[in-house]
Amino acid sequence: METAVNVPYLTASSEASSDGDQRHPLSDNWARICGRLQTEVGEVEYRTWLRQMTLGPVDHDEITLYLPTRFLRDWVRSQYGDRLGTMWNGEIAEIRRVELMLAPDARANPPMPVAPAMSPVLGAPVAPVAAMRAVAAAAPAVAEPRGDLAAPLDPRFSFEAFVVGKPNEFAYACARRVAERPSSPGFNPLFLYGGVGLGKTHLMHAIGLELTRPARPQGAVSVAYMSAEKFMYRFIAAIRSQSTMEFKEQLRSVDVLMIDDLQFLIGKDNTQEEFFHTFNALVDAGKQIVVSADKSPSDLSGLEDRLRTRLGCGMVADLHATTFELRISILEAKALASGVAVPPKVLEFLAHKITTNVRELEGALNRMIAHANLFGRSVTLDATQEVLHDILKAHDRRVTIEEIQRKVSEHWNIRLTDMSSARRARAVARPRQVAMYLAKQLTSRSLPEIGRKFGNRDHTTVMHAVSRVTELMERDTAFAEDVELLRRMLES
Ligand SMILES: Nc1ncnc2c1ncn2[C@@H]1O[C@H](COP(=O)(O)OP(=O)(O)OP(=O)(O)O)[C@@H](O)[C@H]1O
Repeated sequence: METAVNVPYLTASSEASSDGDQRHPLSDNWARICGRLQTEVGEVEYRTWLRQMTLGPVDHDEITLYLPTRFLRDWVRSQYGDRLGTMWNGEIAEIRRVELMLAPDARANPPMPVAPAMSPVLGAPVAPVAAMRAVAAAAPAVAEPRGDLAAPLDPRFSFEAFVVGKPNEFAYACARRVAERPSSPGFNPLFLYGGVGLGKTHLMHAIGLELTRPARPQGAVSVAYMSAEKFMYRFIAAIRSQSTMEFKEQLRSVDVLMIDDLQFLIGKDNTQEEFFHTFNALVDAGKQIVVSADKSPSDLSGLEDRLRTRLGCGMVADLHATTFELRISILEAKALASGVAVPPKVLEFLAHKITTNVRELEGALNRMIAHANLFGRSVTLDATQEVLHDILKAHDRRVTIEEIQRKVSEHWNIRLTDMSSARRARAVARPRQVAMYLAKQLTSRSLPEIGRKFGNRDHTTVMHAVSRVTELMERDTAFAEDVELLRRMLES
C-alpha cells in the first residue's frame, strides 16, 4: 500500500500544512474509502448520511472524522462506526480506531432549532432536515477533556439517563456513592465489571460528569477518563518523545482517574507496570480511581498478581446481564427522550429479540426513530421488522426450532417425537401449536419451513396454529403466562 505519511506517529490535520499544501495527507485514502462506501451503501444512503463527513487529525493509531451535527455524528457512529474502522485499517494497517466527532466549526455555531426539541408524534410528518436539527439542538454540548490527557465525557451518559433495575442497581449505587464522596474508604478503587454493552462506560462518564459539574456544592474536581488502550498509546508516545515525566505528572495531578476496559492491558507488561505505579501514587495521595473491565479482578488472568490484588481492594461491582423488564424500561426511557411515539408492542418485540447488550438494543431503537424522523412514518411492528431485518436475523439464529420443540415438550411433559407425529389429541396438539407459534415469533423461518420441521405439515397448519395461540393468549391469562415463560426461557 502506498502512503506518504509516517503513521502511527504522524500528526496530520485537515488544515493547510506549512508548505502551503491544502490537501490532507490521507485524502487519497479517504477518497478510496468514500468510493467504496458509496458502492456498498448505495447513492441515496451515502448522500443522506455519509457525504458530509470530513477528515480530521490523525493521532497515533486513531483518525478523527468530522460530522456537521450531533445527530449525524451519533447516527454514523452507531451504524457505520465499525465499518469505517475496518476500511481505514484495510487502507492503512496502523490505523485501528476511528473517532467520529462534531466538526469544530459546528461546535462554535450550533444549528438553530427549527422545530421543537421533542419531535412531533408520528403521523405528523417531520421534514428530515428539520428533524435532524431538532435532535442536534436538543443534545447538550460535549464536556471538554482535561487538557489532551483524557477523553471527553459524553453528556448523554449521565446518572439521570441511566435506567436502574435489578441487574445493575448495585453498580449504580456504588457509582453514585463515589460521585457523591470520592475516595471514601471501601470505595477506592471502584471496580466495575460486566459483559459488553451493559453500561460500564456510561456509569464512569456519569461519575465524571457529576464530579466536574460547576454547580457541585463541594466544588468541581479534576477528572481524567480514558480507555486502557488510550492510556497505553499515550504512555508509548511519552516514551518516544521522552516526556514520560510530564505524562506521569499530568496523570498524578488529577483528583479522579478513570480507566475503561482494563482487560486491554493484559499482556502489555510495561504499561501495566506504569499503571500500577500511577495507581499507587494516586491512592496514596487520597485520590479516587475507577476502573472497568469485562471480568472481575480475580478472573483477569494475565494481569500481574499485585495489580489484581490492588484492584480488588476497594469496591467491586458487577453489572449483570439485563432482564426483559430492564430492557423494556431502557427502551421506554430512550423512546420518551426521542419524542417519537413508539408503540409498546414494538418495545416488547425489541426487548424480546435483542437480549445481549444494551448498545445493540439502543442502536435498533435509534434506527427506528431516525427512520420515523426522516421519512415521517409511524413506528409500527411491520416497519420495525422491515427496517431492522438484518439485525433481527442475526439474533434469530440463536434459537432453533429444535430447541423450541424440546423446551415445549418438556414443559407440557409430552414426547419430543409428538412434535412431528400425526396425533391430534389436545394434550399433544396444543403444545405443538405453541411450538409452531414460538417458531414463528423467535426465528426468521418461513411458514412452509416451520411446517416441514413439524412432520411435513402444510404452511396453512402453521398459520392456523399461530392465530389459534394468539387468540387463546388473549382469552386465557394462565395460558398466556405459560407461553410467555417459554419464550423467555428460550431467549435467555
Ligand atoms: N441501564 C442503562 N440505562 C440507559 N442506557 C444504558 C444502560 N446500560 C447501557 N446503556 C447504554 O448502552 C450503551 C452501551 O453502554 P456502555 O458503553 O456503557 O457499555 P459498556 O459496558 O462500557 O460496554 P463495553 O464492554 O463495550 O465497553 C450506551 O449507549 C449506554 O448509554
